[in-house]
Amino acid sequence: MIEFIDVEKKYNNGTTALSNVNLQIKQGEFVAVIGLSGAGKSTLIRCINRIHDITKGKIMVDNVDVSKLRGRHIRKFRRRIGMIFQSFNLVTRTTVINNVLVSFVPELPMWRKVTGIFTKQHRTKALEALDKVGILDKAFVRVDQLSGGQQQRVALARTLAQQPDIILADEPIASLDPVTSRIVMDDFKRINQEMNISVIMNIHHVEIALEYADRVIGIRKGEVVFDGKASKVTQAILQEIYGGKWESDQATEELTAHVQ
Ligand SMILES: Nc1ncnc2c1ncn2[C@@H]1O[C@H](COP(=O)(O)OP(=O)(O)OP(=O)(O)O)[C@@H](O)[C@H]1O
Repeated sequence: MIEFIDVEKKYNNGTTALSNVNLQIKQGEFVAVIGLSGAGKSTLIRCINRIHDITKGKIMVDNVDVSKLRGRHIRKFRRRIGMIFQSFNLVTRTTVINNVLVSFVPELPMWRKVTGIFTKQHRTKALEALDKVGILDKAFVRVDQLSGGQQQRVALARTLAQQPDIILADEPIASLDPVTSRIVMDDFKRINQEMNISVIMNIHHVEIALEYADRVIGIRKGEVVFDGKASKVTQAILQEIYGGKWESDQATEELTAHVQ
């Protein structure tokens, strides 16, 4: 369970990115975080694994106060939380399997990770993770020979190999075409359902968020303005989350088919 209790995040330059955030996310939920650019979505998910420190309130993960973790306890805590980025964050000049194997040695510098010596057990686990996202056949291909969608699936496999309880995904499909986006979202959904891993995802594609997530959190100017089932999101709610910009959004027509 992830809990936000009266959370505020103010950056050093004075920007308040989050205020009065109160949330409870149970193990195994698939949550989409939506809102305008600059609303605070990335900040929200990055506070969970302490990429950013909050300035007021508390974030608890399974009853552990995240702000109080120090040194090796933070590193151990982060092992339980996978992170997926828009830009995949892979070492492209080496093979897919090497990129997955790095998850077993989080404490080593990157150059040691990609040239590292791994046990047979590590290799088996890495191959299993690749199998889970349907790209086992690419294990020995160099990453720079893969499409964007395949690269994102490698990133997902690397995260899975780390056996996380939670996956934080920051715009994971932002640079993918619509067809590939759905393939990657299917992977997230399957992993969420079959492995009971919580998925908290920032996403700009509202129609995909509504289709895949069980729960939607709408953020506006750092505050949660909607928190409920994806099936309960209406045009009026989207208007509240996105404000006047929503009506002018070109996606509106496409969305009408998906929301009540
Ligand atoms: N490191 C930082 N230092 C100062 N201000 C920041 C920092 N990171 C983000 N902000 C500010 O905090 C606010 C929230 O930013 P955040 O990146 O969380 O929004 P977002 O909803 O994820 O936006 P996007 O969809 O464009 O990624 C914005 O006003 C942003 O300019």
